[in-house]
Amino acid sequence: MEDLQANIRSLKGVGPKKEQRFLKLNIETLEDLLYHFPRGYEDRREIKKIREVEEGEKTSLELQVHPLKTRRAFGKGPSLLQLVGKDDTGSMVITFFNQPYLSQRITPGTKMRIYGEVKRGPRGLETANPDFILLGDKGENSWQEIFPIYPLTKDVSHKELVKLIRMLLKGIKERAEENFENLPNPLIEENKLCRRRMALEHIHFPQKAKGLKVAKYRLVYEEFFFLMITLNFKKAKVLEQQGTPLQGGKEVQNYLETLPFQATEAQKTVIGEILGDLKGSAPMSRLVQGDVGSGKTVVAMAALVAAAAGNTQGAMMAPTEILAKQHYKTLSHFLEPLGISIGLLTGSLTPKKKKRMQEEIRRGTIDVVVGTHAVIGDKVEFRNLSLVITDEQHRFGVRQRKTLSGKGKNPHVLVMSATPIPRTLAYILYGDLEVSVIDQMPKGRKPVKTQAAEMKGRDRVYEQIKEELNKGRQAYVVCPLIEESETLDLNAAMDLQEQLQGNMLKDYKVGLLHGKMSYIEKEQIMKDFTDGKIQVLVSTTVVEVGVDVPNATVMVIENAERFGLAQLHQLRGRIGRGQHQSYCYLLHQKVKEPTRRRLEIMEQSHDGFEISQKDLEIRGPGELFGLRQHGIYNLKIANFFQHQKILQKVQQDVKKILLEDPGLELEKNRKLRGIIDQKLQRYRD
Ligand SMILES: Nc1ncnc2c1ncn2[C@@H]1O[C@H](COP(=O)(O)OP(=O)(O)OP(=O)(O)O)[C@@H](O)[C@H]1O
Repeated sequence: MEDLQANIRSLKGVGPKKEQRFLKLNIETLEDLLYHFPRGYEDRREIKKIREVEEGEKTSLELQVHPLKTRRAFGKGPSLLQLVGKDDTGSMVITFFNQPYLSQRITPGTKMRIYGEVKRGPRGLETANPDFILLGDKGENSWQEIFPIYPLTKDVSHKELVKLIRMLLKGIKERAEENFENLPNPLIEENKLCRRRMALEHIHFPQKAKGLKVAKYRLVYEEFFFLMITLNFKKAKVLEQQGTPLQGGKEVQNYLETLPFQATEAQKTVIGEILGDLKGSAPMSRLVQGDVGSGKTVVAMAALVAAAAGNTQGAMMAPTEILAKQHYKTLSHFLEPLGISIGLLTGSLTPKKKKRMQEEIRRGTIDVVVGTHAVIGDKVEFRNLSLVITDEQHRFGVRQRKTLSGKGKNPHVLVMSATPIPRTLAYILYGDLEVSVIDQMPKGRKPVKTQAAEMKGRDRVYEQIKEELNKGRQAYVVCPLIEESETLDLNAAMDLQEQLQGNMLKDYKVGLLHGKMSYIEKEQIMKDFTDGKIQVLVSTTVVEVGVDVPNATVMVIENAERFGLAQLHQLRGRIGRGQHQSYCYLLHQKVKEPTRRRLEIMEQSHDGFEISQKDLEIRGPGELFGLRQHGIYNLKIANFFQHQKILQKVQQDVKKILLEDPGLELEKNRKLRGIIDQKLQRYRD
């Protein structure tokens, strides 16, 4: 087993240079190479006659070679070997570029099987550089009827990849099957899975469609299995730890009564789930999912109240300073009257203030710290941290989260996510967390009226915005990230602001907010916007416009076609937060399906869960969970959406194993444990 973790340099013919090229395909170890699966297959089984071939078609043909010639085309151009191939229905020209040595092998009278794209040229049908074998030759067996198509880079050729995979598989064939198998035997039998070796052989070099299907099934199962068991094993480990049990039900009840509104049933349920976790001896690991504006902060605050009630400290991390400051304000407003002291710790504090804050955290005079990354800085020591709240939507790395957790004695962890995903999927993707869902909006919210409009209707859109501005409302204009370049991004935003201020919106104050501003500048702009001194805020998405300005009722998203649905929904959530009707305009270039469909979904739906479900159907989870597609989540063959049935079975199987042996300590699970440890180590999760 272990040697599959060896670097691919252990293969004959792979040196440092090749290693670098393979790294670009994320192939580092022998196992990576074996699991570099074809992204599709060409069916080359049917052998056509020349007369049956259609122009532009890729097909297999069996031909006999007639006189040929080698020549150099156009002076120094590539060498050409041209020959005429015939069958009993006609003839065609076959050209090989830059392979003059082939004239030694392909001689008149040779019979060959080719596969290539057939076109019509001046001399009739022709094909260039087809794949071929010589019939009657010893290479005849290497013909692949179902031909794999691999993801490649320009530095790694199909031929090279196939050669290495073949070599590796050959080595494996010589080993005892049980040694190579990585799934527990009972699972293989119960699920009628084929063996790992066979699966890998067939996925790369399928002989028959059926074999391929069986191989795929096994590999999908295997991939899900290791993902699920690793995540669930991690969760089981957490449950073994000793946390800080917190009571606080009474205090939380009291807090809910001080709110100026009635908590929704959904909020109450989730708070109940959290309190249940906090009471336990094991630390909580819970994800709270809620649509934009569903009132997650209210829920987070309840947990903080419980932490303070137990005479311990809580920490809440936000991805940006603006958001940290906003949370700080909200928390101070609601919690200080209850005698809970709140501190703000961000990178932009003066060294003196920072030091003072750190001192207070250390002494424990601060109950709840809100901040950015600064909260996990080396110098921050807590007196007795029992609860950490982070924001999954902005993806603090797992490791950062860990660092913060390391600051207390196994503190409870609450992760807030505003990217709603279907519940079943959330259970899977966050297999290491319990999942709560706030599936109800506070009363009285009016859905944002959303309209997609092509660029040519842009002026009309801005006219409508003026109407709202004239009523005293405010607006956001969002411009998209360009090719992930912050500088270009910034230029586009600046141009847009100038253009709007200079022309269409010249009678209004148009402000600009972008990622390269200093915190002080950003804060000033946000304050001016909140105070109504700025009426229209042009912003890039680099800046998380996570601000609650209920008077802002209009949003224009420029080039909306470049955003994912989940992101559009997030952005739109910035409006519709007050009592007035809000409007969102999605300006876009001319678009085709499926983008058109995506924009339509935004017009029709206001439910984040429904939107993400649709996004999933249209684009697949890869896009939706972009950032989750790394390390252990990087699925190569399994698809959460397509293979839900297999996934459900895997979940059952994993549960059964861990129920019997939560720590995977039994002898029969030893090998499994080894593989999981290896995975956890490799992805440092
Ligand atoms: N039960 C409720 N009834 C009425 N208003 C509520 C309720 N819960 C929260 N709110 C208010 O709704 C607004 C949005 O709440 P909050 O900021 O907690 O939402 P959120 O889920 O964090 O949203 P987002 O992801 O958009 O930031 C706040 O102004 C909050 O005071």
